[in-house]
Amino acid sequence: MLLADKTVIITGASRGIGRAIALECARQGGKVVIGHSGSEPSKLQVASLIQEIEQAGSRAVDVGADAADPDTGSKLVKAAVEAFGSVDVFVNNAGICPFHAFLDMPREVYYKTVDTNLNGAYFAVQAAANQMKEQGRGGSIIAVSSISALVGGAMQTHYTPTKAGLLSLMQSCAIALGLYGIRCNAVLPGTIETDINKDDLADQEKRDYMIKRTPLGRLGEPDDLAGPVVFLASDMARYVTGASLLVDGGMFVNLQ
Ligand SMILES: NC(=O)C1=CN([C@@H]2O[C@H](COP(=O)(O)OP(=O)(O)OC[C@H]3O[C@@H](n4cnc5c(N)ncnc54)[C@H](OP(=O)(O)O)[C@@H]3O)[C@@H](O)[C@H]2O)C=CC1
Ligand SMILES: C[C@H](O)[C@@H]1OC(=O)[C@H](O)[C@@H]1O
Repeated sequence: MLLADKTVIITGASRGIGRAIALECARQGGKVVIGHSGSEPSKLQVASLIQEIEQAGSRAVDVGADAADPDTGSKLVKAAVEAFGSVDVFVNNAGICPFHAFLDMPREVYYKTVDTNLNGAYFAVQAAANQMKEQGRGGSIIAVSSISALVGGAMQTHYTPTKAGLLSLMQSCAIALGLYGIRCNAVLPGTIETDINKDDLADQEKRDYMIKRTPLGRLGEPDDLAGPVVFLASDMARYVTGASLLVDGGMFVNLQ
C-alpha cells in the first residue's frame, strides 16, 4: 500500500474530486482527515464517506470549517495530530466556481471565490508545512489547481486567477520547503463531472463541445484524479517537487 502509516488531510473531501481522493488514499493505507464546509448536507455526505473508509480498513475524522477562513488550516492540522499523531500529506482541493460574466461581476462573488480557493489555501498550506517541518521527516503538499491555470474562461475571470495562483504557490513553496524535505506539486484537472459544473454541463451543446475537445473522448470522473494524487503523495514521487500534472484527457494540447 502506497500510503501506509501516512496521515492525509484533504480539503473539500465531502464530494466530487476530494471524496474520490480521500477514498483512494484510505485504500492505500492512509489515515484521512476530511475537510468540508460544515453544512448540513456535507455532514451527511461525510458520515457516509467515513463509513466507506472504515469498510476499506482505514480510519477518518472530519472537520467542518470554511475553507476561506485563514484559521481553518490550523484546525485541520490540529485534528490530524490529535487523531493520528502527524500530518504527512496535505491536499488542498476545496474550491468553488460560480460562473459569472466579467463586466458585471459582483464584488462579493469575486472575493468569496478568491478567499475560498486561494487565500484560505495559502494559510492552510502554511499550517501543514509548519507541522511537517516540526515532525522533521518531510511531507507532500498537493494543490488541486486546474487546466484553467493555463487557459481562460469568459465566465471564470474570478476563478482562473485562483487556479493560476495555486499553481504558482506550489512552485514557490517547492523552493521554500525543499530544505525540509517537503515536496509541493499541483494537479491540473480538465473537465471533471461534479457538482461544480453540473449546471454548466447540463447544456448539451456545451457538453458535446467539451467532449469533442478531449482526445480521450470523454469527460473526466472524480476517480481519474485519485491515482495521480496518490502517486504525488507517496514516496514513489520522492524526487518530484515543483511539478504540475495535467489530468485532462489531453484537452490542453488539443489545438487542431
Ligand atoms: N470539476 C472540474 O471540472 C474541475 C475541478 N477543479 C477543482 O477541483 C476542486 C474540487 O472541485 P469538484 O470536486 O469539482 O467540486 P465539488 O463542488 O464537487 O466539490 C467541492 C468541494 O469543496 C468543498 N467546499 C466548497 N466551498 C467550501 C468552503 N467554503 N469551505 C469548505 N469546503 C468547501 C465542498 O464541501 P461542501 O460539500 O461542504 O460544500 C466540496 O467538498 C476545486 O478546487 C475545483 O476548482 C479543477 C479543475 C476542473
Ligand atoms: C468548473 C469548470 O467546469 C471546470 O473548472 C475547471 O477548473 C475546469 O477548467 C473547468 O472549467
